[in-house]
Amino acid sequence: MEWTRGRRILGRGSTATVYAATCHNSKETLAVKSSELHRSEFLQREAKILSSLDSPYVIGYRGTEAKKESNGVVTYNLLMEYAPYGTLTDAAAKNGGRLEEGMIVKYTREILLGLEYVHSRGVAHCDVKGSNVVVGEKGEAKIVDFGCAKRVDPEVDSGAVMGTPAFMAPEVARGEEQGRESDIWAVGCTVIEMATGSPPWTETGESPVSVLYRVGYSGESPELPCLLTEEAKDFLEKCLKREVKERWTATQLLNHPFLMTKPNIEPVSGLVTSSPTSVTDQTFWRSVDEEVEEEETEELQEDWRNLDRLNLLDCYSERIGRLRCVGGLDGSILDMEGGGWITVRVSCEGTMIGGSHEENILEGFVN
Ligand SMILES: Nc1ncnc2c1ncn2[C@@H]1O[C@H](COP(=O)(O)OP(=O)(O)OP(=O)(O)O)[C@@H](O)[C@H]1O
Repeated sequence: MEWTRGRRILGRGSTATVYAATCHNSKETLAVKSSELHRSEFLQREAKILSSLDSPYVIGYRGTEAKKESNGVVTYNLLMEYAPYGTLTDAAAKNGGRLEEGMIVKYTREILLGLEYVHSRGVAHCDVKGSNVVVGEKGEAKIVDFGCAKRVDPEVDSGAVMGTPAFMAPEVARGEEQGRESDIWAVGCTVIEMATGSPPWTETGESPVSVLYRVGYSGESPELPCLLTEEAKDFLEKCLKREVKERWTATQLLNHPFLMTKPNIEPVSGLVTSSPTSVTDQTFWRSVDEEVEEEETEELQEDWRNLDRLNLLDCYSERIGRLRCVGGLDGSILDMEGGGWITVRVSCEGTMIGGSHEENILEGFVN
């Protein structure tokens, strides 16, 4: 497929940057997640899993391509359906920090429909959270970022655990196991994020390591938002069972009264967005052009500089590796978020392969 990467950056993660792009033939707006080829291990894994999935509640796969950029760098690119309305984290922020319960019901139902499908295909997502759920053209929630996803097969399971501490289930925080049930715990945490604007455990400003310890060993479950109805709280209790076997499945939760009784709100017209709905939305693109023209070169250069700087971070891997012992997470990939903590990923060999906000990493991890 012939395509051109646009100027607009839709999001940046620890190992890749997501841009808007245009397909030459169809003129469809796409999202392209790009990373340097030699750092694209996670992106290639993500592409493989995403290419095997097909659901209205999972972002659509459009192909992959290695490309030599004008600066000579070879990138690996995952092309996806473009979701124009941002993430659920953005939606809560735009709505004054929290979503109304009707919207929470709608998005939660769609996330669970996506997960029910993903789980039925033998895959666990392993990093469900508001910033990994985008809002599609019709206002529907779509799960993105399968960079931590894995096939749920005890025979080949490496035992490595991945994800974002504030959304991790107790068994994940203890480094014991990670599967479909751990995604359900993360759905509960995502509901709390939609209802309060913050993930659970983060209100006290604890460090990710102490959050991991608390989740794994304290016996506590996250505090339930007091503004939610009793039905919503009951639903959350079913997601946030500390015992893996007691946690409800996606299919069971889809039949919970919390998701059964509320009207099916169609939010598209109510959504505030600055994103284009198609490449023909010239007004949007003109305004973006004006904004980004000066920023573009600087931004792209900074992108590559960031990638280069990641090399410097290798020297901290040993110290970060020690954290894995503290959290009881041998061979883990940690994606730290909340309270100024940004993403860190450590390969199974203990080599740090990515981090999006180096200062925070150094500040937070290195004493
Ligand atoms: N298909 C898409 N359409 C629109 N925006 C997208 C799409 N995919 C991703 N994004 C945006 O880009 C951001 C980063 O994407 P993604 O989470 O896949 O990257 P990542 O490198 O894996 O991030 P992280 O390191 O946080 O896991 C998302 O939070 C979202 O804002």
